[in-house]
Amino acid sequence: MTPSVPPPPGAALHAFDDGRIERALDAEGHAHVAGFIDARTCRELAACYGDDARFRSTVVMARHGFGRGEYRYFAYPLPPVLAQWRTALYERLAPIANRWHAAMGLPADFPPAHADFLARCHAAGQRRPTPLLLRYGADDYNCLHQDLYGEHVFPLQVAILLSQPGEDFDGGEFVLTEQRPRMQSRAQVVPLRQGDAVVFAVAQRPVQGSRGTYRVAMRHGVSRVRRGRRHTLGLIFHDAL
Ligand SMILES: O=C(O)CCC(=O)C(=O)O
Ligand SMILES: [Fe+2]
Repeated sequence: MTPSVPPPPGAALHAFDDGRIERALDAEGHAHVAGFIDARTCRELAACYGDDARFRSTVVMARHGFGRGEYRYFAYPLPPVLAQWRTALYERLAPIANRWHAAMGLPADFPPAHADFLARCHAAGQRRPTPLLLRYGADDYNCLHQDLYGEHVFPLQVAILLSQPGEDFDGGEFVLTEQRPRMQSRAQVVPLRQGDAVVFAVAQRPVQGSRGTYRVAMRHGVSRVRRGRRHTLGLIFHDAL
C-alpha cells in the first residue's frame, strides 16, 4: 500500500507499511511495534499530564470501578503530533478494519480518510475526542475492558507505553484476553518497553476455524503496578458520545 498521508514526525510508521502489523493482527489480534517513538517524545508526552488546558475530562478509575489510577481525555484541537499520528495510523488500519468487518459479517465501509470517519461519528452525536493519557502509581491497575463509546466503533486501537519498565516502574503489564465461543478466556501479556506501541482489537476479531470464521471477544487491561509511575498514551479512532 502507498500511504497518501506521509509518516508524521517522531513515529516509526514504516512498520505498518510492510505487512508485518497486518499479519500479527490476523494471527493474534494484536501487534507489538517496538520503538514506535523515542524516549524523549515519551517524556514530553508524559509531562503533558499536568497541563489542565489540554484535557476535556479526568477519570479517577476507582470511582467507577474501572481499577485504580487516573486518565485524562485530550480536548480538541489535539496536540498536532497526536492528530497527525491518529490520521496516519487510521489510514493504515482502515483496510484491515474493513477486511475484519467483512469476515465477521459486519458493515465493511470504513472510509479511507480519518476525517470522513470522524464526520460519521460526529453526525451520530459522538463528538468528544477519545485520545487519552493514563497515569498509574504503585498498586494501580486497569480492569479488563473494551473502549466502546457509542454506536460507531473502529475495531482497532493503539496504546504506547511512555515509561520504562524496570526503571520507572515494575509490574503494570499490558494484558489482553480473548474469549472464543463456548471456551474459557485466554490471556496474553505484551512485553512493552518505553516507546513501544501495541495495536489491538477494541472488542472483537475474526478467527478462521475449520467450519468458517467466528468472532472472538477481546478485552485489555493492565496488571498491578508494583512500584513507581507508569504513563501510557491511548489512541482510539472513534469519538465518544
Ligand atoms: O495503560 C495501558 O497500557 C492501557 C491503556 C488503555 O486502556 C487504552 O489505551 O485504551
Ligand atoms: Fe483501554
